Amino acid sequence: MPPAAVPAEEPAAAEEEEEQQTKGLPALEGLVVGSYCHDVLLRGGRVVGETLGGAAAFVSNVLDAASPPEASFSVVSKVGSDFAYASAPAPERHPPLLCPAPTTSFHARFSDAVASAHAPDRQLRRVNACDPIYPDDLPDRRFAYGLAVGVAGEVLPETLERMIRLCRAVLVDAQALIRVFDAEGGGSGAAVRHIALEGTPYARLLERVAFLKASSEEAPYIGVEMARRRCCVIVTEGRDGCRLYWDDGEARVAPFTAVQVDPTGAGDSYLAGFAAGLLWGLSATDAALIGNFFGAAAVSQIGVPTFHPKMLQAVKQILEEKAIQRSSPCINGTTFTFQRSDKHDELHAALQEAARLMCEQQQNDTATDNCD
Ligand SMILES: Nc1ncnc2c1ncn2[C@@H]1O[C@H](COP(=O)(O)OP(=O)(O)O)[C@@H](O)[C@H]1O
Ligand SMILES: O=P([O-])([O-])O[C@@H]1[C@@H](O)[C@H](O)[C@@H](O)[C@H](O)[C@@H]1O
Repeated sequence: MPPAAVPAEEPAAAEEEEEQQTKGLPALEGLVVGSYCHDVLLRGGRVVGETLGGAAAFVSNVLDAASPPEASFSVVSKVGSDFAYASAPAPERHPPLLCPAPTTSFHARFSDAVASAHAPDRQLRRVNACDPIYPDDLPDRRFAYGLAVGVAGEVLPETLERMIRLCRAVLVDAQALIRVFDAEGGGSGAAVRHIALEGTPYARLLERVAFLKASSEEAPYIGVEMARRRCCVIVTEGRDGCRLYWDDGEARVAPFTAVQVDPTGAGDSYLAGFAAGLLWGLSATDAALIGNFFGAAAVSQIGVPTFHPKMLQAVKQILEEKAIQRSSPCINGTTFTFQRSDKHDELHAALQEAARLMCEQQQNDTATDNCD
């Protein structure tokens, strides 16, 4: 009598969980959660621009432009019936949910003083706030990665918790977690203020987040030394590039030259470029170069930037050549490679050339416009 079939070794719970999580997982599908908004840019009390805004716009713009061909993503965003940019490329490709409340809107007042960590280059007021994004608003399926990128408090703690359950790796913009809005009289909207992350309901979720990005103005409110023990912390430093902090290491990543005309969306574009770098299989420190590149591109234009096809072609060619492997264990795995690779400097030099192309093209376009 043949020996009774010996049951296969029960995979350990963790391996089973791993197996479950990767079963049928779309190769590189992402989930972007955060709302589009209306931005009004003011300088010296005068309106100098009215544009589409919100991380959903800036993030989609970069992911659509720079992700590997096999990558895709869904956007969960909310607007009101007053939304004025439904036909803009990002909302057209990634339509928002329609709500009874008005579209979130911000007034950004720019100072001419040079920005610094504690004297930011703009003062923000939130004039309207659309509905929050609830856990049930999220698609009921699994994702390789998620970007929690609220700008007006719309990504609730319970929504972030559901993102963590749905996505293998979640990247968070600190502005989604630490902003509070002090409504004041006079109808000029609510001043945007920051509170310490530690005291918020988001703090307990940090150890299940892969990357937390904060600007140098936001960094004092997240407590880098505490946060880096729970996830990799990125601090963006405007024209000085960015720094990464993980449990036992840190790295400074050089910026790209840019002629700043509007800082709006730099952080959003940075985070999307960083995510795209991870999708291409780069280490976190190398992927931060892609973040710096698209952050620089964002400040070079007012509103959501358009990228010259030649520049994008150059960037994708660089990434094809330099990317280590597409099915990177990074974004699909549970561990990340943080250190810079031996190709880091070569990658920066190649991207700097593409950035020069972008600046040149911009100057040509400006000269042409001036001649029209
Ligand atoms: N003037 C600039 N020149 C070059 N790169 C810039 C400039 N401003 C921002 N960046 C890039 O964009 C990233 C995010 O910008 P930052 O201003 O730090 O974020 P936020 O918009 O969240 O305040 C920076 O890390 C940098 O790579
Ligand atoms: O500039 P940045 O920090 O990357 O992100 C910005 C938000 O801080 C701002 O509230 C919003 O109105 C802009 O459209 C943009 O999303």
